[in-house]
This record gives sequence, structure tokens and C-alpha cells, in this order.
Amino acid sequence: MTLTDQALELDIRARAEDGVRALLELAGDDPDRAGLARTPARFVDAMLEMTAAPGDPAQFLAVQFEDVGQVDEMVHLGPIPFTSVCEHHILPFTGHAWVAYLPTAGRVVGLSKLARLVEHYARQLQVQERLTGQIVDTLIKHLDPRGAGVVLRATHACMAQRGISKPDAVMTTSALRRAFREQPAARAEFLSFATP
Ligand SMILES: Nc1nc2c(ncn2[C@@H]2O[C@H](COP(=O)(O)OP(=O)(O)OP(=O)(O)O)[C@@H](O)[C@H]2O)c(=O)[nH]1
Ligand SMILES: [Zn+2]
Repeated sequence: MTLTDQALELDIRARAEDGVRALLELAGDDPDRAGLARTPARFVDAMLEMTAAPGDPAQFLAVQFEDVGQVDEMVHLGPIPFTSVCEHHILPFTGHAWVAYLPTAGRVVGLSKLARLVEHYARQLQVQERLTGQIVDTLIKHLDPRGAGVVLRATHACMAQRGISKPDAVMTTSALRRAFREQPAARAEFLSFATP
């Protein structure tokens, strides 16, 4: 990062903290009282952490195993807990992901990579439908499996703590590709795994 980039980042950060101070004032509080003095900095840090999109799928999905024998069956991981941030209200949505694929010969990844994939796309400003599609499409792109599917179930703080105030309403989304979409048996097998 150049000095100019660093100065720009510091300037954006200062403006972001000023924005949080303004929000606190708008909410009728005193941003200078002791309990709130570091809140703008903490909030900005939290925001950066929650949207940091850890890891690079192209790198961690490139480590593929060829010596696992003939893998004809579905590989499935879930429930994988995740938390993401709704891009409309910048509030969390939290739940579980189920991820599965039907490997192409020699294209199997370590199980943790499926959880890393969920984590990568969850730690961004999101809507649940896009998050679901990005996870499955990245698996398709890097593993070229015969089929893949993702189900997400989550509760959204923006529906729980404001607005319509329905704390327990669960949003379910799914994205099915190739055999999971085209073959009823593969679809049924995946969806039977992907239940709470
Ligand atoms: N489809 C979808 N909608 C979402 C997601 N997260 C939040 N929302 C919805 O995004 C919508 C934003 O609607 P707007 O009418 O622009 O905002 P709003 O006035 O705050 O909406 P209310 O929540 O109905 O008060 C709301 O209906 C949220 O429930 C998501 O992941 N997917
Ligand atoms: Zn929202």
C-alpha cells in the first residue's frame, strides 16, 4: 500500500467514525460520554471484521485430492453455522448452511474448505439469495463437479429487532446445479441431508 493509499484509508476511517458519532447523536445519546468514547472506533473495527471475506476460494479450493479412490457418492457437509450481514440494514443474519457436491473423478477437496467457502461469502454485505448462489457457483467453477447444492436457513436481525419484529421467522434458500437440479434422486438425497 502506498503512502497515498494509507492517507486515503485513514481519511475514510475518520469519516466513518464521524458517521457513527452522528448516529449516536441522532439516537439522542452523547458520543462524548465515557461509555461511548471508543464506540465509533469499535464499530468501524467490527464492520471491517464482519465484511473481511477471509481467504481466496481460488487458492484454498485448488488443493484437491486425487488419491481418495473412486468417489461416486455425494459429499455433504452441514449444518455449518454462519453469520453474515444484510446489505439493506447492515444488521446480522445468522443460521446454518448445508453444502454438497457429486465429485468429478480426482476433484475432491478437504472438508474444511467447504466451510471456508461459506465463511468467505458470508463475511461480506449480502442478501441470502446471492450468498447461496455464490457458494454453489464457486464450487462449480473450481471443482467442476457433476452436481452441487447449497441450502441456507437463517434468521435476520432486521426482521427480528425492527420493522415487522418476527424474531423466529426462518428464511430458507437453496441453489441446485447440474445433477442436483436435473436428477430427482440426487435432488431428493441432498434435500434429505439438508434438514435441521
Ligand atoms: N430477499 C431478501 N430480502 C432481505 C434479505 N435481508 C433483508 N431483506 C429484506 O429487504 C427488505 C428491504 O425492504 P425496504 O422496504 O427497502 O426496507 P424497510 O422499509 O426497512 O423494510 P421493512 O423491513 O419491511 O420495514 C426488507 O423486506 C427485508 O426484510 C435477504 O437476504 N433477502
Ligand atoms: Zn435487512
